[in-house]
Amino acid sequence: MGPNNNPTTICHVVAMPYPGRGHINPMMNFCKLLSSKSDEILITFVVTEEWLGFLSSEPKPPANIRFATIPNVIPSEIGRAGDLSGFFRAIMTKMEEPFERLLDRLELPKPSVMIYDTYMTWPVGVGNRRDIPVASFWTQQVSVFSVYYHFDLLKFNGHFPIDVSERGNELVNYIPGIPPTRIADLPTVFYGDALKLVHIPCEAVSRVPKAQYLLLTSIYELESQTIDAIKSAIPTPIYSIGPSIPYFRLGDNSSLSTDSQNGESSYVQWLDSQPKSSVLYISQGSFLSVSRTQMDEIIAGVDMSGVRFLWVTRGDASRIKGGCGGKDNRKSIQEAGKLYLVFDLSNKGMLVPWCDQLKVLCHPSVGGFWTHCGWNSTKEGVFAGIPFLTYPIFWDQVPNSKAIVEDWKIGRKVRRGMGEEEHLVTREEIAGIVQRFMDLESDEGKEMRGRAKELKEVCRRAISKGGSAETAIDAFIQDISRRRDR
Ligand SMILES: O=c1ccn([C@@H]2O[C@H](COP(=O)(O)OP(=O)(O)O[C@H]3O[C@H](CO)[C@@H](O)[C@H](O)[C@H]3O)[C@@H](O)[C@H]2O)c(=O)[nH]1
Repeated sequence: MGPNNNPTTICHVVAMPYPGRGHINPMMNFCKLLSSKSDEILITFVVTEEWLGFLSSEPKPPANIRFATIPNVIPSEIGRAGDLSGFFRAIMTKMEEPFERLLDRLELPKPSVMIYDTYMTWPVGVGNRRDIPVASFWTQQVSVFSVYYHFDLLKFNGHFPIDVSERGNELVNYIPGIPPTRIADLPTVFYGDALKLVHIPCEAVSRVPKAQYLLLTSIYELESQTIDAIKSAIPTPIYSIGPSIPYFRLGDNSSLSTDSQNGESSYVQWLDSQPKSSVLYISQGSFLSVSRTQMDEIIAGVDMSGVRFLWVTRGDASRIKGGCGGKDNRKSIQEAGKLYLVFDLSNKGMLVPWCDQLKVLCHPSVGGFWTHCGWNSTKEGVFAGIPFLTYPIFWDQVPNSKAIVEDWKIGRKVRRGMGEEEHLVTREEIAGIVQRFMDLESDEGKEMRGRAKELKEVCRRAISKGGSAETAIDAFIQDISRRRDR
């Protein structure tokens, strides 16, 4: 199925993601779903030159998705966590102009719609000036959107600004569609160190009514009350497009590459040799880190627990290897054009710099997911039907952890939360939590695993033919095509 180059029939979608892994991935997944629906859809996916380099090691998208780049006008992805405020400022002030020049250069047909990440806001103005409809693409939990959208209610009820260490347990019970929530379980921008960033999400969602469409990367059945409340509050057409994770390529081995000798799938081979549901998969996300002292406790605690693990280390491989002892059976592998090391620690654990996360989570040997609770990781774990150990670091990860543990009851917290409960989690505590969590025989564990399987089914139904996500995606395509034909 190739792109149809007849300008009169093509629906040309321009996608402008926020330049971060947790944002680019869901937008690309959505574009792949769109492109699979019709060869009349042509997608131009815009990234910085740096991001084009990162994406070049991934499986090539289908022919009707093409990349276009703007220069590296923002700080590098490497080290961006060091100055999030500066990074965001650059996105808001430096990207619009090269994006417009890119639009001027694009060959016909004129875009039928621009899909932009809600956090960026300026594409709304670009679309309005050029008479191109825009679709705002929200990459986080819808409840989180709703809290930002109703920021004024927090102020009105005396819950902003607030000292979370004193009043973190007070309940917010007035946000439409959201169950009563402790202040300390709100996104971290409402208190503490991240307070200076609160204007970013609140301004971003306040602009959404100016867009022609709102796309929610959530499963309707998981957040139905909140989604219905948002639909009542905002007149813009809203589509719950499902998890936007790469479920459509499971079973396709291309993503793991074929070169197992060079190690790209050596972690899958290692998983193949482990007992069913015995491995804890540990990943703290794509760019944030925990403190050094806490990391040392986590490493020692996981080691003391005796539980098998597959650990995405990013930069921490040598420290984790030192902390986890074990015979170092080291293999060098080639990944993304760089040389990495994979450590197989006496068959008890494996450290990898990066992996195909969804494939790992769905592997039968994996029995639990230690996560920082990024929204994509959360949805991938739900899709895989496994329980979570939550270790949120900041922003929406805290309410995601709350949803996992309290609302869906498919996980346990390692890190209790913000405010007065914040403390170093010791190695002994971690060892105990990990052992209990991975005990397949406990009644508590069985209940949690049973519920995780139920949610997996909810998720699978939503993305199957006639399910809520599939129906919403079809409706979006129809709506953008109708508008184009007018
Ligand atoms: O070894 C790995 C580790 C991660 N991933 C992928 O990387 C993405 C990570 O996304 P996410 O879990 O959302 O984490 P972050 O990259 O930290 O996401 C940022 O963006 C998210 C969406 O806005 C927010 O929910 C998070 O708080 C924010 O940190 C997911 O698709 C993972 O499958 C891999 O493929 N391999």
